[in-house]
Amino acid sequence: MGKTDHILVLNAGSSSIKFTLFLGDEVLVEGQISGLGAVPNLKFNATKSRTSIDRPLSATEGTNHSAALQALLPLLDRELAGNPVAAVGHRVVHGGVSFSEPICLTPDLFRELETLIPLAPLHQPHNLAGVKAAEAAFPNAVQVACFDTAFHRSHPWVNDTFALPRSYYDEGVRRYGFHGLSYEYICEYLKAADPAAYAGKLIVAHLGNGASMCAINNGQSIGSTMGFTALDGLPMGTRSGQLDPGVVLYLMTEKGLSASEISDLLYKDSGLKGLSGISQDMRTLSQSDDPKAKEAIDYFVFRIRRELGAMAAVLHGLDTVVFTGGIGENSALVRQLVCEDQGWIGLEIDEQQNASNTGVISRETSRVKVLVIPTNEEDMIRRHTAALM
Ligand SMILES: Nc1ncnc2c1ncn2[C@@H]1O[C@H](COP(=O)(O)OP(=O)(O)O)[C@@H](O)[C@H]1O
Ligand SMILES: CC(=O)OP(=O)(O)O
Ligand SMILES: [Mg+2]
Repeated sequence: MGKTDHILVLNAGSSSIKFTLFLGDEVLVEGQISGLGAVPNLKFNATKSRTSIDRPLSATEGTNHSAALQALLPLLDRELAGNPVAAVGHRVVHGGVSFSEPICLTPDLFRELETLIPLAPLHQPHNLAGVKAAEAAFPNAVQVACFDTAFHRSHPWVNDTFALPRSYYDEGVRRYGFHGLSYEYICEYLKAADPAAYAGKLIVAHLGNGASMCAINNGQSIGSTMGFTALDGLPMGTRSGQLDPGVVLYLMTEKGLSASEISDLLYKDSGLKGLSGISQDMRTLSQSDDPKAKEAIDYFVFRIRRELGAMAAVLHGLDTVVFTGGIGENSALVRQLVCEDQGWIGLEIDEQQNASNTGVISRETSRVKVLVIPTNEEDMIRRHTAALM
């Protein structure tokens, strides 16, 4: 893959599609379709043609992920100006037991990934719909799948298993962990910018609409808060996070909820949205005077602080903490609440630096360095895609 090849990257989430068109490693177009299922909107920025679009999608354009991609494709075509797309790199959230590295997709591999849809219902169907749409639009391009689970495949067995009879582990009921492309990007970034932090004991908090944390030792994932599915661990915009499995049994046997009702409850109506009854969006909650909004933020912060201590324990120490993702990068309030009174672990943040949302936010006297680093899953996908070509 050379500097004159175009690579399109698609990162389809539960309610969004982030996209970047690269020429080699140069960004030609970047943007996102957000609010799918609610108030769909398109942001599209092309560097060379200086096209900048920020508009709501019509009801038809925003019906679902495939329709939204159809609205995007003519805009991309215009920027391509007749040049072919050599490859399309996709974020595919679940790679299951089989996939620990990026792959060039074939019909057989695609079918294997379809079997994982029940394990990532908010993501996998949209990831795979993106592949289908890209195949139709760019039939000569190689389609590459990059997995959110891959970065964690080397984590130790004690973090890979549940305490269920062994046969379940053998058939793939394991703790996979997600947001791996984001964690990998942060590690690669630190390797170049701060080699000591890369080589040390690191906790990364990826706090977005989906949220997880990862304990990393010398660039290797040791443990993630997410497990078999992207429901586990921290509470999220609409997902419950860690839950006593007895609650699920109670919902089934005593409340008579069906599997799909429980799935909707845990994936779509819980987390910040369920606790606050107001919104899944951290911006809205931070600006609200409603005590329920404050309680939802308190619960989010409490769980992050709990995991921070647990991860420092399994790492046998802590050198660096990184905040990333939409909330991690932009919410000084959440970072402040997570980091206050953490002197016992050697972590002190600087309030002014924290308010700037960039770089080192710990005090000079802090033994643990705390950083805000914007993640870039799209660039990680581009690098994997280019390497495979
Ligand atoms: N300035 C901000 N202050 C607080 N939260 C923010 C800010 N900007 C974005 N966020 C939050 O980031 C979250 C979305 O993060 P993002 O990483 O883009 O999500 P996704 O998981 O969809 O990729 C939302 O909860 C949003 O409210
Ligand atoms: C895996 C996951 O939760 O992804 P996202 O944060 O994009 O929803
Ligand atoms: Mg995300």
